[in-house]
Amino acid sequence: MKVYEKAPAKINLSLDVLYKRADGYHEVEMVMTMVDLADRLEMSELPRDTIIISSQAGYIPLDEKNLAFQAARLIKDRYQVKQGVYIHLDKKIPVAAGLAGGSSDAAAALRGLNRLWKLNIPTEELQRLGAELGSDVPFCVTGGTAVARGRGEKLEMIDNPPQCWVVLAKPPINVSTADVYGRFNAAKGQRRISSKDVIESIESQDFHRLCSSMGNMLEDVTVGAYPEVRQLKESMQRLGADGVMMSGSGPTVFGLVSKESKVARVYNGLRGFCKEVYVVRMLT
Ligand SMILES: C[C@@](CO)(OP(=O)(O)O)[C@H](O)COP(=O)(O)OP(=O)(O)OC[C@H]1O[C@@H](n2ccc(N)nc2=O)[C@H](O)[C@@H]1O
Ligand SMILES: Nc1ncnc2c1ncn2[C@@H]1O[C@H](COP(=O)(O)OP(=O)(O)O)[C@@H](O)[C@H]1O
Repeated sequence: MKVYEKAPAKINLSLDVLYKRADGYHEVEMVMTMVDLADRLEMSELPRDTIIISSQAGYIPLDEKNLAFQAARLIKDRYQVKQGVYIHLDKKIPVAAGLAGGSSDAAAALRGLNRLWKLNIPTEELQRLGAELGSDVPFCVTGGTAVARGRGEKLEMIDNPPQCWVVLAKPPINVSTADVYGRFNAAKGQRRISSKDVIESIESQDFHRLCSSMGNMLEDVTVGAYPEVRQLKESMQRLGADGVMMSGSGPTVFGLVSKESKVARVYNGLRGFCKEVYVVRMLT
């Protein structure tokens, strides 16, 4: 038997870092949603007690460092599953980009293996398992739009944002999330981000208020280390995107655009100097 799952990318519409906790993680408040750029997972039963990962992408680990492998091992251990699984990852989401590609693959593996092995694990339990794999995995289990608190695992589902185009541009650098949080200095008194404004703008489906209230406290850290992220932001703004921000720890920059007529201009303008540009929709 085989099962298939889609693993969409996420973007952060707000990312407020409140403080560094005693366990080394940062307490956050962020609004997250999914876009229709997705990896695809094909999971097939293996009679042997083994986990095999393959992918067309040459640049991700295929061993126990792969988050889909870790998801399979966790579920096998916790539910004493003796069968094995072969997971093929068709990667479309750029890696180490701030788009949660690995986390979404792990979440898709949890959902898919729950079906493949007929385990009937409730969604909340899949999310608890996901939290053992990474802070963004619980959100990726359900997707939708959510306010994430704690280190990212405490989720409150909210309405989807007003529909619009999303232009994603990833500069050719890889950013480590641990490194960005490590450089973040909560005491430095950065501009505070109001997730409340973002949440209210979504509740009232006010696209322009959403664009003006977005903010990401990790942006200054990544921009400080990689000036090309600022250049990309400025270019997107100049080309007419309505709201522009870095996603997560970066380096991907996204622009929200309400009018179809403007999307081509933003896309073509960016393609002149940035190889990885995608035009997607928010998942509703
Ligand atoms: C910044 C965000 C925003 O959505 O996304 P990405 O840029 O990774 O996509 C997340 O907070 C990333 O979540 P995730 O990528 O799952 O992080 P994890 O694997 O749990 O943690 C990687 C490292 O980041 C740091 N970390 C992560 C989350 C958090 N709330 N505080 C932290 O300090 C820790 O040093 C941890 O060792
Ligand atoms: N299935 C996977 N897809 C992508 N990256 C993975 C995967 N499993 C493990 N990784 C590793 O996780 C790290 C973060 O990747 P990713 O989740 O794409 O980034 P981000 O957390 O910035 O959104 C990378 O260094 C990559 O090698």
